[in-house]
Amino acid sequence: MTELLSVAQMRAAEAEAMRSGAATGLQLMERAGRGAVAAMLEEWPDLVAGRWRAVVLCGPGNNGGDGYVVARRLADRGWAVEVLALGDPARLGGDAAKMRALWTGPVAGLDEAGAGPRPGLLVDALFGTGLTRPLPWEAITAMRAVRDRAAGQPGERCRVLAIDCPSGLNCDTGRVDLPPSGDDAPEDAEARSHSAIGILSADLTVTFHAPKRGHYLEAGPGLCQRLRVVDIGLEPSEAPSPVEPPASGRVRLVGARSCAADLSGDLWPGQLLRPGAGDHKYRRGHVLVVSGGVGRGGAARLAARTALRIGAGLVTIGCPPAALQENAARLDAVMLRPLRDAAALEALLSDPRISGLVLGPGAGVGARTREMVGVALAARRGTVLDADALTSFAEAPEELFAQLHPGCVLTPHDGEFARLFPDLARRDRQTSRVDAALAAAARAGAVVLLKGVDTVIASPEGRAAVHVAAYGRSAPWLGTAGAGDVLSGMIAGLLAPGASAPQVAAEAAAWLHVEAARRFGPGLIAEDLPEILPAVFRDLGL
Ligand SMILES: NC(=O)C1=CN([C@@H]2O[C@H](COP(=O)(O)OP(=O)(O)OC[C@H]3O[C@@H](n4cnc5c(N)ncnc54)[C@H](OP(=O)(O)O)[C@@H]3O)[C@@H](O)[C@H]2O)[C@@H](O)CC1
Ligand SMILES: [K+]
Repeated sequence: MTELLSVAQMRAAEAEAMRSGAATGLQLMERAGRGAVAAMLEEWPDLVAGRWRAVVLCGPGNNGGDGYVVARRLADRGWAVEVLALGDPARLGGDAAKMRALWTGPVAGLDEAGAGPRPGLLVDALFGTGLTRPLPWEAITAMRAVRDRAAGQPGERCRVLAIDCPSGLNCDTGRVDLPPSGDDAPEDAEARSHSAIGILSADLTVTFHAPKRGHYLEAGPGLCQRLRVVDIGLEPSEAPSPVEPPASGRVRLVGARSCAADLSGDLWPGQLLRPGAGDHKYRRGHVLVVSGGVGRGGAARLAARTALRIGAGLVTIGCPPAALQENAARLDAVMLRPLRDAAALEALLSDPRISGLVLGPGAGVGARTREMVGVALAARRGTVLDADALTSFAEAPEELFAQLHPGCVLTPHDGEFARLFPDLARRDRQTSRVDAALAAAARAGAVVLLKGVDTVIASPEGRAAVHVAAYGRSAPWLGTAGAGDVLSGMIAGLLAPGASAPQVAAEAAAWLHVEAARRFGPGLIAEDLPEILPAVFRDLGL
């Protein structure tokens, strides 16, 4: 399974290689530049033959050093290469200065970026993992000027290769730190950001050793577009297990295909889903979904049907007596029980076979939901709290936190997260979604699944995983009413048999949710998600 490194972890891996004598910094830089060219040519085989023109923009640090290697390697292939440097290249230090010295062609300033014929390739080697301040506006202006050389000309547009990351991307957070203004910047901040992101986006990003968190979080996937990882001979870290929660301080990328090698054919998340020989319905868990009142039962029905589809042995909806008739008309395999109030829930939970709970979808915001949540948490079953079960505690989140236990999973979207953790939602420039979710999980004492295109799953013990619906796994049609209710049902259905840690159940659910949406495709509505699960399971070889 893939690990997402922080910038500090990457630096430590590099430092260790140099300390142990495995490689010098110069060797690593040469491998990085050579690897970037090789990956680029693999990506665009039409560039292998012929003499193309490249513009290489080199920055003031080691990312610029990689750029000088790329320039030399392309020139060695017979390409026409223009190198433009940000700042005075004579002030480069260390390995970057040595690579600059090995580049025998001219080096111009960024202000010349607009002059010259249309290039086939723009190489962005301005800033990599070391950018700690806002990107200088002249970097954006230069990128635009090179792109504009192709404007109005026939033929293919200029392709953009980003070295390590598109310049400006914070490799820990996935956000872009833009300069406040610039001579030719749009006045309006949003327009400025939109226009800058468009200019900075790459067609291909080549990073080294391992992907970084920022490649997968927030604006990262949109900026990188396609991501390739090149081996530069650093010691690989031990692959995290896909079925155990990841180790503290390490962030794993949730993905089924990447587990194939780890499990000799027994694909994750298949092994969480396959019933054992001789299993009966009670061994596969009993999920209770607490429903809202009359006319508000759809969300609970979606969660319930999904819990059943994903493998829970039994599923019951508990609803206010007035809503029994409407629910009865819509349910078959899902059972139905009246649930007038918190006392009735307490009575129902005296059945120890109820092993999984979902509260929140369509529940309504207020005291009744708060009381129900209190009773549910006191029963200490695998519990998923979503939507109204979270918002009901917006005024006093600490009341909720005091009752949570390690068997719980909270599934907020960004808005719900901000209601429960307002301070953590206001992130400073160095704090990522992963950091925020980890801090929230530690405070809550429960697993937090922070929903988004970049979903983060974090546990109170400091374990984190990221699932990203991008890079060939995008599922834009998942943004549809009821999709979140389905996710709650998935987690509860996976938790109910009691065999999976809440963190692992949440990770598997995040993956299956997107997989189901992708299997169905455009036109998806929430009802389709549980119905397509059998096809997803067949694809997993179950
Ligand atoms: N780690 C590894 O294993 C390997 C790393 N490799 C490569 O090294 C890259 C990391 O290199 P890096 O650390 O030198 O940082 P980088 O991204 O070039 O930028 C920092 C420079 O920019 C400057 N600067 C910052 N902000 C600025 C601003 N607003 N305006 C102007 N200047 C600004 C900053 O100056 P300072 O803050 O020190 O004053 C510093 O000089 C990495 O992404 C990869 O490509 C590979 O060679 C292979 C192995
Ligand atoms: K770059």
